[in-house]
Formats: sequence, C-alpha cells, structure tokens
Amino acid sequence: MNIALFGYGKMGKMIETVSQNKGHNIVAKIDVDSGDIDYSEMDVAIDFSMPDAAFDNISGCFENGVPVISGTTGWLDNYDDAVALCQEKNGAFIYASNFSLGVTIFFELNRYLAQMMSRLDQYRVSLEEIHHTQKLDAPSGTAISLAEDIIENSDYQGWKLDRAGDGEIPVTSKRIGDTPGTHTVNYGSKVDHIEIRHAAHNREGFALGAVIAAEWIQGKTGIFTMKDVLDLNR
Ligand SMILES: NC(=O)c1ccc[n+]([C@@H]2O[C@H](COP(=O)([O-])OP(=O)(O)OC[C@H]3O[C@@H](n4cnc5c(N)ncnc54)[C@H](O)[C@@H]3O)[C@@H](O)[C@H]2O)c1
Ligand SMILES: O=C(O)C1=N[C@H](C(=O)O)CCC1
Repeated sequence: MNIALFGYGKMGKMIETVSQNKGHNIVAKIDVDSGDIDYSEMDVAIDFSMPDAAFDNISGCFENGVPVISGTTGWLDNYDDAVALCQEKNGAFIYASNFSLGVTIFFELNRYLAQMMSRLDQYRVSLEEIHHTQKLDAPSGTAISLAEDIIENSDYQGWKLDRAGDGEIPVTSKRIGDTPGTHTVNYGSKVDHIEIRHAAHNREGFALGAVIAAEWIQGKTGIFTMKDVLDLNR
C-alpha cells in the first residue's frame, strides 16, 4: 500500500516505521512548506499534523480522491465540513482522537461504565489526562471523546477544564516529561471510588492502530470509526 504522511513529526516518523515494518511504501512526507503535492501515487493519506493544518490537508486529499486516516486533534470544529466534503467526493474517512487499539476498547468500557454509574447518585465522575510537555492542545482529544461519551450515557450536561459546575465533568490536564498518553476516568463517592485507566507505553500503539485503519479502509467509501475497523458494532 502506498501511504502519504501529512505531518512528519513524532507520530509521522513512528507511522513510517510501523508502515515499513508491515511492507508498505511511504510515497510522500508532507510537512510545512512542502510545496505542491503529488496525489497520484497515494493509496491513503495519514494525517498527524497540527490543529490548524488538518482540515486543509484532509480536504486536499478528498478533492484528489485519496482516502484519509486522520489522528490530528484540536480541529473538530471543522469535522462536519470534512465529512460533507468526503461524502460529496464519494471518499473514505476515519478520524480517531486515539488510534490505540487498547483505547478503542477503553472507549467501550467508558461508555458501559457510564451507563451503569448513571443509576447511582452517590458517585461523581472526573477525568485526568497526562501527556508530554510538547502537546499543544488541552484537554487531549481522547479526554474530550471520553467526556462526550459519558455525557451521552448519563445525566451530565457538559465538561469543563479544571473547575466544573453542577452537571459538568471536571477534566484535569497534566503535562509531564515525554508521557505518551495516560487517561483516567474516576467515579468517586464518600465511601469508595472506581477507576479505569489507559496508559500508553509509547507512540507505537497509536501508529499501529492508524496503519491498521489505513489497511482496512482500502476499497471502501464512507465515514467510519475505529469501532468499524475492530468490528465492535456487533
Ligand atoms: N489520534 C491519535 O491516536 C494521536 C496520537 C498521537 C498524537 N495525535 C495528534 O497528532 C497530532 C500530531 O502529533 P505529534 O506528536 O506527531 O506532533 P509533532 O509536533 O511532533 O508533529 C506535527 C508535525 O506536523 C507538521 N505540520 C505543521 N503544519 C503542517 C501542515 N500544514 N501540513 C503538514 N504538516 C504540518 C509539523 O511541522 C510537525 O512536524 C497532534 O494533534 C496530536 O494530538 C493523535
Ligand atoms: O501525543 C499526543 O498529542 C496525543 N494526542 C492524542 C489526544 O490528543 O488524545 C492521543 C494521545 C496522544
């Protein structure tokens, strides 16, 4: 498979390694000031760039008939426009705030736990995410996904970074060293607490999930998620 990388930073380089280990070719490494882009050899584009670059990168791929795997976070205000363009161009698109296979399962655990805990008034939920000091956005896209899924499966109405009001989920962001990504969901009461946590050991898990998604999307059209890739909709 011919893969184009949009964003050749920490994740782009890890995806290059994982892709080549799986026998794929990297046909383009697009970064700042890359100039004119040749889409002709691309079977798929994998975008791990910057919040203010992702939508333009993704749009260019759809305009040129290239399926997109996007992991860049912090650009979701334009997500619906990206979906509309993909559908207009009969393209194929997977966005995930976190491509780790383990986090895909963690997201399911979070939804299930939220449904059960919504029956108990004694508990209050809080989220914590810890990432490396170079991360630009806060909270993480993964934490926002976790919060939004809890809201969909409970009586919570929103989330807030740090101090939350009634009905809001408090989210704490910490930036420590080169932490790849640790996410904790805590339900606390006066008498006990329940906690689920996902901790990435390195960036390889994110890259592996993105490349698996790129392999899966070949020959398909539509808008998909990692639940489709892992066949978790059964
Ligand atoms: N979904 C996931 O599983 C997952 C995992 C890790 C990181 N991320 C996200 O991926 C993004 C990148 O993370 P990173 O750690 O690789 O960051 P990074 O800063 O190491 O790399 C980003 C790269 O994008 C480049 N870039 C800037 N403008 C660009 C443009 N217009 N076109 C192409 N490239 C451009 C930068 O020069 C840099 O090389 C962040 O948004 C991060 O939150 C997502
Ligand atoms: O390293 C990052 O940046 C990460 N970003 C994603 C997020 O914002 O959730 C996924 C985890 C790592």
